[in-house]
Amino acid sequence: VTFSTSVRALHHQWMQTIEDQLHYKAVRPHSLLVFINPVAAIQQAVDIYQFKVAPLFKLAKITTVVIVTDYANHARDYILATDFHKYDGVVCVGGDGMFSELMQGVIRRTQTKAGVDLNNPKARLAKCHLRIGIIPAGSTNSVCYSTTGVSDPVTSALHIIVGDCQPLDVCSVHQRNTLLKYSASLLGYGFFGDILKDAERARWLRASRYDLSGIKTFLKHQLYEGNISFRLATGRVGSPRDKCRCLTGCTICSEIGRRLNQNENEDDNANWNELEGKFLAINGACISCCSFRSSQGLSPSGHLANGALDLILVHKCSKFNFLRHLFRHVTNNDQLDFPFVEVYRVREFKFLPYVMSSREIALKKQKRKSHFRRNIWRRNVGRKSSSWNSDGELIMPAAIEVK
Ligand SMILES: Nc1ncnc2c1ncn2[C@@H]1O[C@H](COP(=O)(O)OP(=O)(O)OP(=O)(O)O)[C@@H](O)[C@H]1O
Repeated sequence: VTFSTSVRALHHQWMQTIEDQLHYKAVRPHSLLVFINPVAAIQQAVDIYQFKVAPLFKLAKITTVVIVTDYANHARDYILATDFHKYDGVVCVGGDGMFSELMQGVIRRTQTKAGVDLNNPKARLAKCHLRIGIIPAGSTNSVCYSTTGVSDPVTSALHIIVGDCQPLDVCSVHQRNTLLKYSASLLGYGFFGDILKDAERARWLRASRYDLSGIKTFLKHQLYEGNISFRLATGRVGSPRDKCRCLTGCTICSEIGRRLNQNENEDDNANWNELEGKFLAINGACISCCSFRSSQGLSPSGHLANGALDLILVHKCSKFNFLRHLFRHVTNNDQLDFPFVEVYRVREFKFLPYVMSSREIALKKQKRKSHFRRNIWRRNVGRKSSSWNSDGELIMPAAIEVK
């Protein structure tokens, strides 16, 4: 909405009213550290910030320190090394990859300060108080779309200015006892992992690289074998088959937030479920993961902050059926309503691919003493593995633990 008037006094009155309202917003930021990714999407992030966002921050009297990144992980390293006393928050101007970079920095910094062992998958993480604002300027902007409902720099700037706050679920991805990444939106193995791997080789194609790689990956119709085990989220976390969409103020997320604040966690003793099979895709969605490509997202009823992840397993099926499943992501039909698609709302999951690297095969050969290990080794030989797509970044190890 744009207000306009030729009456000077009225203009002044509006400005005064807006300034007064902002003044009374106790939690609104006054000082921000802004990171701009100059290579995001079609390399317009600097212009988007300069022409659409900076004038609004100036009007709202927010002081900013702006850093245009020089290399990947520049922002993460900066956050890890900076004193944040003078900032009320950090802002990323870029896409999901850039948001993920800032998030890695903020979470790692908070845990290190709190003395939490990052590499321990069982460690309870300390709550992050530093806020991250997103100005969408990337190719997909799924986190921004899922949280604000649009991908619009001005809308996001206004949310930041008035101090809006939306908690977000994040999962930690470990391999054995090593932290690989934190993920806030999509963790995709198989189809989405392969698309990203292929698209990274053709970054020069900008946003259309995903379409081209999507078609190539679809035509390959590659199946991946493995074993997946997961612990279901119980309690009032909703179901992945609900027909509602989570928005700011969602009652389920508010209730879960209250319980987590009081350290009430009902699921610590829930049983593990296990299944194995041939999968076209294994997707973990922390949020709905919607974007301009798919307004429903991967998991339409996925919550923003219910402490759970929707695990979507796409089993072996014909190319035609897989196409039907994919096509429904861009329509309003239910893409989860197929016999070859299973979906669970989980607290954590583990994946073991039935394939091994040459180093692992050599190690297993040495250790091949028990009957169990011998069987696993036999099954693994010659099988292919994919990579994980974690918020648009590749994770190479296929065997992971997600919490
Ligand atoms: N100066 C830089 N040079 C090269 N890479 C950078 C630079 N700054 C940040 N990056 C990296 O670029 C990657 C992609 O950035 P970003 O997510 O902003 O854009 P995108 O990939 O076009 O959008 P999306 O992730 O929404 O599809 C991020 O992983 C980030 O770490």
